[in-house]
Amino acid sequence: MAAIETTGLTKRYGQTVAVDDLELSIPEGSVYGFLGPNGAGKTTTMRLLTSLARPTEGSAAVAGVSITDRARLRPRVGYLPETPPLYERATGLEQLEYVAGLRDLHLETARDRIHSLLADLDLLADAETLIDDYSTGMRQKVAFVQAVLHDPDVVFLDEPTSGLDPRAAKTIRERIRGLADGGTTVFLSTHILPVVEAVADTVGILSDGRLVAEGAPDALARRAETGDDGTLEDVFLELTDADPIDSARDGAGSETVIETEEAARD
Ligand SMILES: Nc1ncnc2c1ncn2[C@@H]1O[C@H](COP(=O)(O)OP(=O)(O)OP(=O)(O)O)[C@@H](O)[C@H]1O
Repeated sequence: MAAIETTGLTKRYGQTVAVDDLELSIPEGSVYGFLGPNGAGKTTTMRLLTSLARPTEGSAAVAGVSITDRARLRPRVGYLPETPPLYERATGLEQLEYVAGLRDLHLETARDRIHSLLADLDLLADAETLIDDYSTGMRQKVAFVQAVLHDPDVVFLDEPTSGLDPRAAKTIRERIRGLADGGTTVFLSTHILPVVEAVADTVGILSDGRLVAEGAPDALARRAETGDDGTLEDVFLELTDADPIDSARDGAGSETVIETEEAARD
């Protein structure tokens, strides 16, 4: 069973088509890197898949649960939004125990898990410091723990390493890989292409709400017009800046790159 399956998923805001007929099938235990320029529809997609927004058309299931069934979906998914909600006047530990309570987790079990996640992320020594006094990286780490505290089947991460120094970013990258190796499916939206290259099994490129390419990072990079030494950045710029349909036509070659139906049809 796919961890994330969408069929014709579409979200319109007035005249704006934020997500346009999206078809995804993402296997369990994989990391899916979701790339796209500003305004491409990445956040909207994640809000749809976590049932924070309702689709205009189409359907989707996450961990086998329809996104229309919010009560059943909620315990199965975790979401780290780009600006995570944190209480400045709580300590990291208080914040996480509060979230554990909201999720109806058994307190003793939750405490053990919080302890081990904070230790993993090198944050244990600061667990009792006020979030107000945390650096950007420390906040991001607490928010990351918050998103995975209940051991979700699928976790959605929006720019989890933005604003982090290289060491903190590396720690988060390792945790992302660790989650997937433990069977959790990670849906990772970021502008930082090396992060995707390092951790994603599959990359999807979104442009104007449409999935314009999908494949393994190295296969996508090989498809760049620059030839064999192309990078993910080359293909990203081609597909999102230039007409994606022209790029799809010119860039044929890699057997593992699946062009989306629209791109292939045109
Ligand atoms: N609540 C809303 N009301 C109206 N328009 C919206 C709303 N949310 C998103 N949009 C529009 O939908 C489109 C996609 O936005 P979205 O935030 O999903 O893009 P994004 O890829 O996450 O961008 P970024 O990388 O800048 O975060 C944009 O044109 C945006 O203005």
